[in-house]
Amino acid sequence: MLQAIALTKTFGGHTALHALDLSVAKGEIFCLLGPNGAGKTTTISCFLGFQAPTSGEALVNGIPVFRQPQEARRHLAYIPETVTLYPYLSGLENLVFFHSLTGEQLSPKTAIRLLLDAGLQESAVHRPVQGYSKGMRQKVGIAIATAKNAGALLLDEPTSGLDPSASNEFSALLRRFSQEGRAVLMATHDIYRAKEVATRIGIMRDGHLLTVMDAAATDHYTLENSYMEYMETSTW
Ligand SMILES: Nc1ncnc2c1ncn2[C@@H]1O[C@H](COP(=O)(O)OP(=O)(O)OP(=O)(O)O)[C@@H](O)[C@H]1O
Repeated sequence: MLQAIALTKTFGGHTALHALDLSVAKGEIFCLLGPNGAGKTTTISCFLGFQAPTSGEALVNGIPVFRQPQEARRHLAYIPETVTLYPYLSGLENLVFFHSLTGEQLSPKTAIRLLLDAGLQESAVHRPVQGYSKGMRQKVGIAIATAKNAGALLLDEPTSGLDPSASNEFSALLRRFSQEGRAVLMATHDIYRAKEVATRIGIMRDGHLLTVMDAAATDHYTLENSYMEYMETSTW
């Protein structure tokens, strides 16, 4: 569903991504771990078509993103670290508005169900989002992403700043997306969360994907140790 083929991105003289090869199949949750500047956001931006690759390709459902951005984006939903919403509109109004940008309309009944399914408390649905916590905004973002019914979900540090229980609820939603057969690619700094939710985990550093692990075949301790080892050794 998501495929990077020798994806390379250079900014001036700096190479942010070095010939990245990566694929995320339907039903997979692939977590990209890596320190600041590893290239996680650049990878996600190339899949979204926000960045033009210097060479190589990002494909969504076989569609080359940079040459056919509109077609590719139809298959994508995106949840950034901070979901930007209209503060004076309610969660419900934001969802209905953002969904209308896809060219389709949501009935209020469906929109409320999506918000409740995303974990927003019923009492918040009609309240202006300026009074929402970060976790509540993320839930509206999840509802917007779910409403789009896209085959692939891209997330850039979506749980940063969420409390443990909101993070845990978030993981449950990602599992639901995966059970529905969607491909999930998530950039995160949270080793614990990656181990909890991922099917595969990639460790990046300095624009290189250093290793890809099967999450079920590792434990937190081993994952953390191998992450630290990859941060300390140069393998290219
Ligand atoms: N628009 C840009 N112009 C110049 N350099 C950029 C740009 N975007 C990213 N970079 C550089 O590319 C490299 C990779 O950045 P990227 O944001 O992809 O890393 P990241 O793994 O997402 O880091 P973080 O965890 O801090 O979000 C960094 O060295 C960064 O400075």
